[in-house]
Amino acid sequence: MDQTLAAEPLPQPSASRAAQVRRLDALGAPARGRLRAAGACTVLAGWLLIAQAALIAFAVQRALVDGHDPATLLPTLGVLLGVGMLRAGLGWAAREFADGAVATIRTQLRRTLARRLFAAGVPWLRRQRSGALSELTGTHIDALEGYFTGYVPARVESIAVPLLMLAAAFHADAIVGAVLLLTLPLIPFFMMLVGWSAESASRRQLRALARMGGHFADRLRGLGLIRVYGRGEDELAGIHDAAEALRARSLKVLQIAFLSSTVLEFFASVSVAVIALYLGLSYLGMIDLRAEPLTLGIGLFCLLLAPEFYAPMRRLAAHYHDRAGALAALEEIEQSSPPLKKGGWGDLLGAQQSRSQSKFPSFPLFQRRRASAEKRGETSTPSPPFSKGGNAGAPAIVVRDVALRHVGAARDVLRGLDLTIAPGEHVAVTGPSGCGKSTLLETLAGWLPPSAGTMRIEPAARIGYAPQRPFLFHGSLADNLRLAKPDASPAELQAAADAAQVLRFAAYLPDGLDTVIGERGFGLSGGEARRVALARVYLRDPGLLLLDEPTAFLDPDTERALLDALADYARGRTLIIATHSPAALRIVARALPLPAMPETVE
Ligand SMILES: Nc1ncnc2c1ncn2[C@@H]1O[C@H](COP(=O)(O)OP(=O)(O)OP(=O)(O)O)[C@@H](O)[C@H]1O
Repeated sequence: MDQTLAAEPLPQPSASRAAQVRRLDALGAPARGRLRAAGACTVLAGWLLIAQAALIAFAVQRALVDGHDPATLLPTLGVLLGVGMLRAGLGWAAREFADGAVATIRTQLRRTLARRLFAAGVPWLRRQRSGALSELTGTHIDALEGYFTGYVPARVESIAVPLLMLAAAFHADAIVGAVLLLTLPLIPFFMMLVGWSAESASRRQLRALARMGGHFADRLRGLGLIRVYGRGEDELAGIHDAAEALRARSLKVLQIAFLSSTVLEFFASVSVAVIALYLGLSYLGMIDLRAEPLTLGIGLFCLLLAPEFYAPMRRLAAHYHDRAGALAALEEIEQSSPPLKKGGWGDLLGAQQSRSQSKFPSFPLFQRRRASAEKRGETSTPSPPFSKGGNAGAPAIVVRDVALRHVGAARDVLRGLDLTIAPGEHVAVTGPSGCGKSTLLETLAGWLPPSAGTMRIEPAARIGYAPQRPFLFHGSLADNLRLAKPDASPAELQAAADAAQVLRFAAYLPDGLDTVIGERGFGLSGGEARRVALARVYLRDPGLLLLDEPTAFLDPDTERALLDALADYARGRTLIIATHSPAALRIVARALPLPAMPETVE
C-alpha cells in the first residue's frame, strides 16, 4: 500500500475543548441573528408542546370523566389545532433560519480559506496535494453544517424547554417532577462520554477522507503514466485498501452514533416507565403520595409530558456527533490550511499579478468583488489596453549577494549572486540545465523569497511572468487569456494571441480562441501552452517581463516570428528571458550566464 495512505499518528488537540467550541461558535458570527431566530423558534415550538399536552388532558378529562357534551369541547379542539399548526410553522421557520445561517457561514469560511491559500504563496501550495485541499474546502467545511443547523438550536432547546416542562410537571405532580429532576443529569453525563470517542473517531474519518481524496486526485492525473508502466493493478489495490480503511472509519463513527442514541433511549424509556408505574399504582390505590386524588387529566398530562421532557436532550445527543464532527473538521481546517500572514510571497497566480496592483487576485471568486469595488471607484487605475512598446514603467533591478534555495531543499541553488539591470534593459539568463535560471525568475517574480542577500525591484512595477510549466485552467483559450485582463476586448485577445503566436495553432482548433482546453492545458503541446502563457503576459501590459524559455520546442520559423513580436513588444519594458536558444540571445542586449553549481558539474 502507498506509504502516504498509511495511518498517521493523530496530532493532539491544539487547545482545550472549551476554547475549540468557542472558536467554532465564533464562526457563526456572520449569521448570529439568524441562528438566534432559529433557536427562538425551536424553543417556542417546545414550549407550545406543554400547552398542547394540557389541552389534550383537559379535553379528555372533560369528555370522559366530567361527562361534558362533546360539542362543548369544540373551542378547545380548535385551539389545539391552532397550536399544532403554529408548532409546525415554527419548526419550518427554524429550519429556514438555520439553513440560511449555515449557507452564510460556509461561504464566509470558504472565502477566508481561499484568502489564506492566496496569501500562502506558491512554495507552500506546491507542497500540497490538490485533492486534499479540495477536501478541506469541500467536505470539511460541509461537516460544519450539522453543528449549526442541528446542534446549536438543540443546545438552546435542551436548556429552555425541559426547564419549563419541569416547572409544569412539578405544578401538576411533585413526584413526577422529582423523577424528571433526578434523571435529568444522567443524560448529559452519558452524552459527554460518548461525545469524546465520537470526536476522535470523526477526526480519524476526516483524515482518511482527505488522504484518500489527495491520493485519488493524484492517481487520476497520472492515469496515462500508470498504464504505461503497467502499475494499474497495484494502484487499484492501493485505492481499494484506502477505501476499505475509510469505510471502517466511517462505520466506527456510525457505530458510536447509534450506541449513543441507544443509551439515551434506554434511560429516557426507563424514566417514563417509572412515571407510568407511579401513576398506575396511584390509580390502583396501591400508593398514595398525593395530598389530593390523582385525576385522569393530570395523569394523562404527566404521561404526555414525560417523553417530551427527554426529547430535546435526545435531539441534542443525536446532534452531538455533529458537534464532534464539526470540532474535528475545524481542527483539520486549522492545521491543514496555511497561516494567514500579511504580505505573503506571491499568490496562487503568482506574478501574473502586479505588485502594485489591486487588492483582489484575478480569480473568478474575486471577480464579482472586483467589479463592485470598481463601481465604487476603489481599485487602482485600470490596466491599459494591449500595447506594443512599454508604457507601464520599466523597473530597475538590483540584486546583492543573493542566495536562493527551494523550500525544504538541502542546498542553495545559487549563492552570492550580484546583478544590476537598468530600466528597459533586455537580458538573457543562460547556463547549463539545473543551474537555477527558473529559480532566479521565480524569485524575481516574488514566488520564492531569497534565503540571503537583498533584491530590489521598484514596488510599483507591474510584473508579467510566464513560467516553464504554466498553469492553464479548464476553459476556453480566451478564458485563460482573460485571467490576465478580465475585461479584454476580442480585439485585444486577438492581438496578444497573434504576438505570442497562439493564433498559429488556434486557427486549426475547432472554435479558434473559444476552443475549450482541459485542466492544466490538456490538449495543447508544451510549446503551445507556453505561448498561451506568453499571450497572458502581453495582456497584463507589464513593465517587467520574466519569460522562462518561451521558445523551447518551437520550430525555427515560429521561434523567429515570436521573437520578432517580443522584441517589438518589449521596447520600453525591462525583459529577462531564461533561454538556451541562440536565436533568443540575438534580441537581448546582454547575456547573464549563471555558473553551474559544483554538485551539478560532472
Ligand atoms: N521546488 C523545488 N524544490 C527543490 N529543488 C528544486 C525545486 N525546483 C527546482 N529545484 C532544483 O533547483 C535546481 C535549479 O532548478 P532550475 O529549474 O532553476 O534550473 P534551470 O537552470 O532553470 O534548468 P533548465 O535549464 O533545465 O530549465 C535544480 O537542481 C532543481 O532540481
